Amino acid sequence: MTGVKQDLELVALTKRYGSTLAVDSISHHFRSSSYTCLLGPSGCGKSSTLRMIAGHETVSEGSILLAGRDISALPPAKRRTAMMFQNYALFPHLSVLDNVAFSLKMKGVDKSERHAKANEMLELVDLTPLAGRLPAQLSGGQQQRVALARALITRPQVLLLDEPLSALDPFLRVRMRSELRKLQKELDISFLHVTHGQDEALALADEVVVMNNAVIEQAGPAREVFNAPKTKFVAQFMGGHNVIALPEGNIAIRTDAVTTTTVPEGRLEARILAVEYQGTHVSVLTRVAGDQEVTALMPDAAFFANPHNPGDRIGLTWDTASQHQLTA
Ligand SMILES: Nc1ncnc2c1ncn2[C@@H]1O[C@H](COP(=O)(O)OP(=O)(O)OP(=O)(O)O)[C@@H](O)[C@H]1O
Repeated sequence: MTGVKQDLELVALTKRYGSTLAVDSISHHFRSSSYTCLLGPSGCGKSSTLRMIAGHETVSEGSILLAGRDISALPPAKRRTAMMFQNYALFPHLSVLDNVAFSLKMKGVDKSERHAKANEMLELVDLTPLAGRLPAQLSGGQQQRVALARALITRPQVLLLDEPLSALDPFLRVRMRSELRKLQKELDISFLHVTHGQDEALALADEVVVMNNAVIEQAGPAREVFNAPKTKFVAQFMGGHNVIALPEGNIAIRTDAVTTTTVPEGRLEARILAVEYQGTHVSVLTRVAGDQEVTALMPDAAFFANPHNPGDRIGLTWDTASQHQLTA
């Protein structure tokens, strides 16, 4: 595996369902051994993209290359990709061990070899003691690990994960996401993870690919996409930003980069609409000229050193070097 570039490349990839254009000619290069999150609102085409890569959906136009080879017409099992589904899709009547070994059985691998490989995978996901159980006898997090082991046993170059954490409670979700990240590093293969949660994407991804309306709106390292959104959609979807229409055009500025002044002498004059205490920070929601809402997220000590109340007229200011001009 090491040494050989296993990059995944999408070239003008398109998916139509009748008259619905679900994926509109997207092109992207996913580096090998990277963790990428495909992020976007419901219906933007994330799952269709993932399913085309996996081979569970036909490609309408364009191609999918893995390590330079066009895999778009190959059956799923021949692509060197594996998919982990949202609902895990485990066979209820098979033990954990047999669930994990299933794809090897389909390939005609003999019992002792497939059980040995399945045991290896169970060890990888810390499930060895539960090998004999049925899926119904496992917790949600354990079922998810079985699904992971079952996908990884095929030794894929790219693991495709469709909303893998959505069925878990919030506590387990945070724990499992660090396990996913650790596993990706250990295995040194690419993970391509679909999510509609920006927190999840920022926590996990080397690269974040933001989709909207069937196209890629912005892609880049997680910090870059968060800190320097290029469009209004990305700024609002990633959160933590104000989008403000100024005479020079629309800009994005992080809410924690905006500070308040007591008299309206800052960059913008504002009236406070609401003050929300959030523990470490205080969120000050204001309205500025043109009926626009702007939030200043201040460290609690800074706010309480000079507190404001709803109705107060204040100024808002920020370092212009922190603002980003938006292109759309
Ligand atoms: N099998 C199908 N037949 C017809 N239209 C479909 C089919 N699957 C998806 N679509 C449509 O294609 C578009 C993209 O769907 P897709 O499932 O790829 O989006 P998504 O971003 O994964 O959404 P979600 O986060 O809700 O899963 C949507 O308009 C959807 O209604």
